[in-house]
Amino acid sequence: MSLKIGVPSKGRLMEKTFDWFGARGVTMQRTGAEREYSGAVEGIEGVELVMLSAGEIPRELAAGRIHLGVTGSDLVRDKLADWNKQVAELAPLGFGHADLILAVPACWIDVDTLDDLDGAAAAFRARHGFRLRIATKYHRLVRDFLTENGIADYQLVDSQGATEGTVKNLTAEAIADITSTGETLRANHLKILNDAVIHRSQATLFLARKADWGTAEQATLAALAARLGISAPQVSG
Ligand SMILES: Nc1ncnc2c1ncn2[C@@H]1O[C@H](COP(=O)(O)OP(=O)(O)OP(=O)(O)O)[C@@H](O)[C@H]1O
Ligand SMILES: O=P(O)(O)OC[C@H]1O[C@H](OP(=O)(O)OP(=O)(O)O)[C@H](O)[C@@H]1O
Repeated sequence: MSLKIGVPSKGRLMEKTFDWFGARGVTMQRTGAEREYSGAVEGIEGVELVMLSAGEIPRELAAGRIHLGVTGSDLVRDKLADWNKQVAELAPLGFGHADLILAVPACWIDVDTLDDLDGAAAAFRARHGFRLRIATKYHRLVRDFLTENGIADYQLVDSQGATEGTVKNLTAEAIADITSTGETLRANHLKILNDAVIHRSQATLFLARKADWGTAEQATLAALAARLGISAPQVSG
């Protein structure tokens, strides 16, 4: 049996993941035809590469179908209930940085904080007869954050992409999405609330607690962790 490691199958996260491991003597590369999602690992015995969408890696870890996985810390927290019971964070990788934030129209000059949003949400409901809509794909993280901050007068509307456009399109009043340069927010006339950074995300190496950790996989994990210069938690078969 080999230790399966899931990595993003395309884009910046894939390239930077390959670079991160390569710099530590573990060479990852895509194999096969240009569009074929298969890969190989060299430099360490017993490791199998599984190319996956970054968004699917949390679920594959939770199901134990892969032993290790690289994906954004935001995706693990959002997609898995009690994420730290299902996976362990082995190492932040120092790339793929993005902040999950709450933003409102820049023209809402009296709304700069969560407290302001709470007031605006109550006023909005009184005026319109329905709750202020926040568009996001990060349902669990946003709901938990708003609950922790005592904000209840809102509804989440699902947006799987182009979330900043929902305000202009009149399908939401506010948004919760990731930002890195801030350009998409500025271009869509939105501003971040001062105290509403919900999560600072980066690409992270995770371990699946419930994967099949036989003697061989445990030995491979120890060798890999030593090569990567990280400490691995005790796992049991
Ligand atoms: N500027 C950015 N835009 C989008 N994602 C970013 C950005 N910076 C970092 N990330 C991170 O990249 C991850 C998302 O990667 P990606 O878009 O490949 O995921 P995916 O859900 O698998 O995509 P797709 O649905 O297109 O296959 C998240 O963890 C996110 O925080
Ligand atoms: O702060 P910025 O540098 O402008 O980046 C943030 C944008 O990038 C992501 O979108 P992506 O391009 O992945 O498309 P999406 O809308 O389909 O998620 C994210 O959802 C924001 O819209």
